[in-house]
Amino acid sequence: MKTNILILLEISITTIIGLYILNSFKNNQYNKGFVQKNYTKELENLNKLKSISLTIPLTEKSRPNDFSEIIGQEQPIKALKAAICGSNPQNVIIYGPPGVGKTAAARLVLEYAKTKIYSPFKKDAKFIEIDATTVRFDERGIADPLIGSVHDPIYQGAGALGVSGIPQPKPGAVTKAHGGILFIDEIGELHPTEMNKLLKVLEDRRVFLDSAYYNSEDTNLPEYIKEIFENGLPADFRLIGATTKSPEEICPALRSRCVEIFFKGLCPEEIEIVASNCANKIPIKIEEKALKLISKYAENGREAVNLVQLSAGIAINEERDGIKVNHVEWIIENGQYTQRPEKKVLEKPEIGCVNGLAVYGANMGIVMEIEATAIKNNTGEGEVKVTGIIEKEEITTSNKKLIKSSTAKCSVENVITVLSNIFHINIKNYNIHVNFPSGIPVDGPSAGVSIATAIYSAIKGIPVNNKVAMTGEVSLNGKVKPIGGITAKIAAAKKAGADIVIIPKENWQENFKFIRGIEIIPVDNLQKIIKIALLSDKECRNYEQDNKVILSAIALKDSNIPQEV
Ligand SMILES: Nc1ncnc2c1ncn2[C@@H]1O[C@H](COP(=O)(O)OP(=O)(O)OP(=O)(O)O)[C@@H](O)[C@H]1O
Repeated sequence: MKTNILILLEISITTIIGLYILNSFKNNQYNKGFVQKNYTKELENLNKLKSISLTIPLTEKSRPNDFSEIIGQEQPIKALKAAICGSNPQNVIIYGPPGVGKTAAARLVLEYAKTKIYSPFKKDAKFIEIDATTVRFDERGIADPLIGSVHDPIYQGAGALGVSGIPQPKPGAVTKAHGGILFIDEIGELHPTEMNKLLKVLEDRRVFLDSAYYNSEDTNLPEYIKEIFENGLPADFRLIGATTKSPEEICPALRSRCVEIFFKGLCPEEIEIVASNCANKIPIKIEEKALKLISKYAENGREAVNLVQLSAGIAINEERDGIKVNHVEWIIENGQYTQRPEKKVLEKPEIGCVNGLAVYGANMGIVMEIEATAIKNNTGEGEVKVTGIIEKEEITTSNKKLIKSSTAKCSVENVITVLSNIFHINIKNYNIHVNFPSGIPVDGPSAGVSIATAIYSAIKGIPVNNKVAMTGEVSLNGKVKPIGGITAKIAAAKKAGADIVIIPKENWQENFKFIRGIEIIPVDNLQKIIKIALLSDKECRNYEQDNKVILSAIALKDSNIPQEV
């Protein structure tokens, strides 16, 4: 009897389990059918969407397809090729103003490298692009498109592996770029923690991912996941970072691992060529006058291309056979474009006025006017006033903020000492006022020679040649010391109409000999600068006649200008 009951119980349990399994199987089949039906519908929708396409956007059509189409950047492109296209490519940071061809050049350089037999980049090497402004630091490490992340089993959608408690590594851009190039636009915006992670990857040439759920003893663990957690994901790529920031604003640890290349701002003539090439690519005719107008308003290549494209849109809508100047005028007016400032050297020689040179932002050179007056103070208690500068400068390094006295103000103080040391001028006999009128951020040290020349000219009453521009730091004993951004400064001086640019001897490069249209004079002491920059006796007399002013100091000039050159 007892045995019968047991058998009956066993049959019942088996039947219940059987029914349960059957039911689950049916449910599963039903779900599968439902999912399949939905999937088919979605796939159909997707294919329908894929079958629709517009014409290629003009921005894409006008994108440079060859280095020769990137205008005005021959030197930095040569440097970029040297860094990337050799047998041992290097990491690179490209500095430059926005829209001047940095991304365009980076996109082309990998393909160029592949044409070299000695290049380690294989034919299928990838160019992976990521914008640092879109890479947010995620402290949970769930989503990191740059470095990669781990999908832990606690998260929804962890799939079959997640159900088994297995963490799943998701490769980031550093792994996708393995064997190729990782291009990070706006690299200066990268979060410091992301930057540190990137530096580690560059060092290891692989990326290690972590998870609290990783258990090397787990028998369910697939071999490839074990391999990733134990030995890391491959991430052997070369980095090209682009930034509109200046080198000082970029993490020093990254800079020390990279070759630094500087793209320059485009001049109006180069903007005209970019606009003309863009019109050819559309293709649409464009009037010469329209090109000239674009070159006056577009600050960079991207703006030139945008202006051509909008003007082309209007011309096409009006069924005209090309872009006319009035199309560009209409865009300029309605787009509220402002004319690009054309900084020129001073119009005529003036006492106490000097064309200094500065760099700002990502290596953009500019002529910076510096003016000084010196009024005799018979009490022997003269004062020095400096205006047009920021009194205090705040420097933000990666983890601290420093506030220091303006370097321009310090430079003026140094110059006062130099003038009394070298020329034995008693500054206390004058009320000196130095002004930086252009509102340009003054890089104090490199303005040293310009400040010294302006004050000397003001005290002696001798005009400064307005066709001379200068840059250089001056030491307390009057030696001229090297400065940064020399090429950009020379370009700015030439663009502004200077005939002569005075630079520190230590900044001299042999290729400066080949720059046409401007004479570059290297000097090592302040006396030489004064001799070159101030008007000669004859020039002073002409100046006196032209300006109908009495230059009281002319008579003194010969004895005051240093003879030793
Ligand atoms: N020097 C140039 N020669 C020819 N075309 C240029 C040049 N500079 C910019 N362009 C045009 O502008 C577009 C945008 O340029 P690109 O993206 O290379 O600039 P970028 O320097 O990387 O700017 P950003 O710093 O804003 O990313 C290019 O696709 C090209 O059509």
